[in-house]
Amino acid sequence: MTALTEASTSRFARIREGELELNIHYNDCGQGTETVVMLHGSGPGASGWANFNRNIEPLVVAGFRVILLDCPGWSKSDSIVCEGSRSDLNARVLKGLMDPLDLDRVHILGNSMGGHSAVAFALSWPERVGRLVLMGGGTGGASPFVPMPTEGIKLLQGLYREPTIDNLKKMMNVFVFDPSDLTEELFQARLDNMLARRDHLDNFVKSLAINPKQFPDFSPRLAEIKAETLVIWGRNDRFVPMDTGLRLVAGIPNSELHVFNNCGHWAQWEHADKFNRMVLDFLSH
Ligand SMILES: O=C(O)CCC(=O)/C=C/C=C(\O)C(=O)O
Repeated sequence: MTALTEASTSRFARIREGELELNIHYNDCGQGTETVVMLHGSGPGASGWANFNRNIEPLVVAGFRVILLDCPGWSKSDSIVCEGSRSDLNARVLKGLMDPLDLDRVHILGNSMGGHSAVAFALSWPERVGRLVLMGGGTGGASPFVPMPTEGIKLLQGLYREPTIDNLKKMMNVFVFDPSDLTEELFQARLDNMLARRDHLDNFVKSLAINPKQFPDFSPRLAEIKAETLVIWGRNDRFVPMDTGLRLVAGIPNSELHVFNNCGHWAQWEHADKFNRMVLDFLSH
């Protein structure tokens, strides 16, 4: 297999969905009759490649096509002020990408905001979903146990307002259970991503001012989801609390939950090997 790099897999598409028209960046990796779309989280400087670089190759080697969609407002995709549900906006963009790529049905793996967006997609276009993997996300809404906004979300919003290296390090140290694996190279790459698109940072702050609840609570509609769903959470998640995972399995009829101990909001990164094996097993059975 030729090495997968961000540059060699980088693509753009013009998305048209109703009145929505956007230039969207994605990475297209591998070939296969089944496709897994990976949707990243909402932190400043996030992208499909930044969130999932430890998870692409095992799926490609197993014969899946993997598409990393950069949501509007992140990375090389167009910027946007989102006044309504960002989960539904991202879902519409995914639908808008699937049509020109001739993808009838995809599995969706979503991290945090990406999980919220995967659920929004499954509610709007159920016939176009294979299986769902929801990690550290799937629905907004209040936690009965943890004060909200959580510590992590407060740091994330602070970083959007003041994008400094100190604020970035404070946020990233809370992403993971064990920050000793976070390198200066990783901080610098994330800082570069963030500062390359100040329009994204400004638009996120404007969106929050217009609508502080960017991710609606889908709890009352979860029973509509027929797709088989694997929910994965870190017990030590300080961004989206673990009880959200319990709400998801309580609501989605055909679902199961795996909780990693000693794991923060980035299970796909902190426990990459086991995470990859679980996802492959779930998508292949
Ligand atoms: O506010 C929410 O419910 C979602 C928060 C979210 O998406 C945070 C994600 C952070 C990352 O995974 C990232 O930026 O890499």
